[in-house]
Amino acid sequence: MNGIDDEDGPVRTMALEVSMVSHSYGQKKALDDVSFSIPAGRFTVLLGLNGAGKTTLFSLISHLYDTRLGAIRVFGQDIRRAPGEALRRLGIVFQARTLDLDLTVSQNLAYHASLHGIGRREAMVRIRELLAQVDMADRLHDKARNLSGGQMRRVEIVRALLHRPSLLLLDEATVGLDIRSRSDILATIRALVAETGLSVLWATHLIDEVQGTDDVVILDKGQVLVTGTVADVVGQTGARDIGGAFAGLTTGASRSGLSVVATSMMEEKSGLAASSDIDESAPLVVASR
Ligand SMILES: Nc1ncnc2c1ncn2[C@@H]1O[C@H](COP(=O)(O)OP(=O)(O)OP(=O)(O)O)[C@@H](O)[C@H]1O
Repeated sequence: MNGIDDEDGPVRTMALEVSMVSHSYGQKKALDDVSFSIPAGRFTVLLGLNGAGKTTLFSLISHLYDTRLGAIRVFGQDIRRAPGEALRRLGIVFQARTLDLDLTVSQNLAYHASLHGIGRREAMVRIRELLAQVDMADRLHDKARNLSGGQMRRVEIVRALLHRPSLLLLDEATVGLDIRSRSDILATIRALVAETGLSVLWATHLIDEVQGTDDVVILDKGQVLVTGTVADVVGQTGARDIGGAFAGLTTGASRSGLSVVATSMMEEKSGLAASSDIDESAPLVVASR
């Protein structure tokens, strides 16, 4: 059963359960006994510095790699035992750009829809509807190569949503985008969570992409250091804010972690940063290793 008992009694549906997962590339251990769950309908940030293991974890969740140690369930469906059922519930936006630049937006999306067995007419209805939601309705017949980086990302998000998944994974979705495009894409995804009940796992190393109402999983060198709401993580670490908590928790905090915070602060100073909007008072439960 894909739920856990809440403090208040009712069972919460789990969108994703990662249980004692490890993964190595030869001798290199990329994930070491990773366990966490994300509740349905929540925006959860997977926060980790470069090399933490975020992409490896996404590759296992999306069944690109086989999970040899541990188990992964998407809405209760084991990715190994029932990959078809699990993958039907899952949409994914990878870090690397994956549109065919020589095809139009419509062709890129229709091709993906057909891979999911969605009929041509139904596919065009969904494509138009989703493109409108991400403010791209007028780019249907444009070649992908003529889009900006942010617009390409929007099309990739539409593509990931075409088969109507319940859980969306995004791996460093704002990398390489300007501040405006970053905050627009974040706002689009947050609106989907609020309006449609979509569950989201958002991987990033950028602390200013975390909001006070989010759940957070901090991954460092292949290990989960802490999970919970922003308030829980801040409270548990005794830090001033989530940036301080992240810097304090991650190895090499005096250099790498603080540089993340410093970058945020610099962007804020120059008036370029997206609002971090941290509300540290939100009451929630924390689970740490
Ligand atoms: N194909 C591979 N072969 C060997 N080692 C790898 C491979 N892919 C990743 N690694 C190593 O596994 C660890 C985790 O990498 P991973 O790409 O999952 O981290 P990440 O958090 O996604 O980092 P980034 O934010 O830089 O993409 C790193 O030490 C990396 O060097």
